[in-house]
Amino acid sequence: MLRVAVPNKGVLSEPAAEMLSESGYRQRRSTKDLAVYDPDSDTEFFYLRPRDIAVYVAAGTLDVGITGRDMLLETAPADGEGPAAAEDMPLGFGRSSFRFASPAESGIDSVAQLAGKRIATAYPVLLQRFLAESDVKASVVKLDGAVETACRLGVADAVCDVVETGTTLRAAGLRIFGEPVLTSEAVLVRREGAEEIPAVAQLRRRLRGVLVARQYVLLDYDCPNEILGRATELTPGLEGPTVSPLQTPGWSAVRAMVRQNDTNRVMDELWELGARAILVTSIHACRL
Ligand SMILES: Nc1ncnc2c1ncn2[C@@H]1O[C@H](COP(=O)(O)OP(=O)(O)OP(=O)(O)O)[C@@H](O)[C@H]1O
Ligand SMILES: O=P(O)(O)OC[C@H]1O[C@H](OP(=O)(O)OP(=O)(O)O)[C@H](O)[C@@H]1O
Ligand SMILES: [Mg+2]
Repeated sequence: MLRVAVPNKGVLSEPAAEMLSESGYRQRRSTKDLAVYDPDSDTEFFYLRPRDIAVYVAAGTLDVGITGRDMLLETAPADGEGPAAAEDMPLGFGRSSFRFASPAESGIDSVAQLAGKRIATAYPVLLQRFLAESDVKASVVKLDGAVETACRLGVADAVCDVVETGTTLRAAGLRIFGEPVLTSEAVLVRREGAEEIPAVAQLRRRLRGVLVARQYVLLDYDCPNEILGRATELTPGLEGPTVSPLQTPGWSAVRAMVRQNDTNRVMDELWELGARAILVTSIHACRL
């Protein structure tokens, strides 16, 4: 039986369960359920705090889990101190970065200026590591959440916090400075050095199928054979486009996968070349 850890709360919780549902796995009906068994795939899902997920996976009690890259790195044991969990594949949701910010009036706007200051964070391990690497000596104030309020209440001079849109920091009167300490997204984690089992390979294939279905569309068009070469250069597909003859002499039909973000640009360019009947279809699921 495969055992999988899934975030039970927070911003990663819903999209993680949604991605697993789209991958064909049964998910819990109520947010109060602690675990659910999917008989079709012989897989049990455990709903745990994202901060704890890598701990279970590293210990080997669960085979794989979904958590944030920042959480994985925050909870990783120091070198040589027991087994670790490792990133297996990025999952394309829950994107954020981990960044410094300070009150506009503090005058702190570079990492060097953090020397001797107090920095509040909910990720003390990541922050300590970054400060050590940057050779900056500062004191770390460990908080559980709502870190952005720490400066206003006088327990810190700056913060290092998760930023998605930046709205929370701005609302607290803080200004972001310096390069991101880390860029994060939801990732599948597995135990470092764990033996590969077929059920994990299948889960990975299913998740990749959902990722590709979300990122690509299927493009169909007809074009005169003279422009076929240039048209298929625009739509090379993954392994190569499918080209079949149309009943109309001198014309071909082409089908290829195209990145969703590129769809309109590619359609415009195909039209300019002389392609017609350009159709876009969404991909529901796939195995590549
Ligand atoms: N806008 C966001 N806000 C917070 N976390 C985000 C955001 N976008 C992505 N994440 C990711 O979600 C994870 C944090 O999850 P969560 O907020 O549930 O944990 P927490 O802050 O420790 O717990 P809680 O908020 O319940 O106290 C991190 O991996 C973080 O990178
Ligand atoms: O850049 P934004 O789009 O504003 O999002 C980032 C904010 O969201 C998170 O807070 P969360 O809701 O998890 O509360 P917490 O700080 O108490 O964990 C995070 O800690 C930031 O404060
Ligand atoms: Mg949070």
